Amino acid sequence: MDAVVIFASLTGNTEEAAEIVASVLEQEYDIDVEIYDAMQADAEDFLDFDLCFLGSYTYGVDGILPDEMLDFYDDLGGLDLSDKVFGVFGSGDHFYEIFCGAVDTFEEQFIKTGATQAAPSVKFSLAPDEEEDIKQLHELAHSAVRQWKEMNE
Ligand SMILES: Cc1cc2nc3c(=O)[nH]c(=O)nc-3n(C[C@H](O)[C@H](O)[C@H](O)COP(=O)(O)O)c2cc1C
Repeated sequence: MDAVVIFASLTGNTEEAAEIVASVLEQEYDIDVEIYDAMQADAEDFLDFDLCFLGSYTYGVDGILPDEMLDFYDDLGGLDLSDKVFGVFGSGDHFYEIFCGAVDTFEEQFIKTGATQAAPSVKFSLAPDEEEDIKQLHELAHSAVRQWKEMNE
């Protein structure tokens, strides 16, 4: 089993969460994990891995996707990831009307690919430093491994 964690992060909060997810997979399951910045990655990269994680912050007047993620989002929708497990997470800020809209938007797009959702998507405010944030990110990683094993045993 292998995994990729692709993240979009402007100020480092979502990147921190990407590292938490990756470290659980590496340390607790000895899984090979690649971590890519979305600016240097393509949605097609998901085709090469069993477990596909995407982290994105939310930005902009409509509270949805950061501009630099629009092409990535479109490309993701055209993929068949039916033999994969996915998990989505991202940082936002309760100050804004739509909290972590990018997380919901990417979750919907992943569902269209036919991939199996590991666990509910994880939204957190600013840095993932609350106990609950860390717990949910760990659970996302654990559930992805469980789901993949169930699908492949
Ligand atoms: C101009 C601007 C617009 C933002 N819009 C939203 C928003 O609509 N919804 C939300 O939850 N967070 C919004 N945020 C907050 C960011 O998502 C938040 O700061 C997040 O922690 C950034 O994550 P990063 O450190 O991974 O880049 C906005 C931030 C800025 C500066």
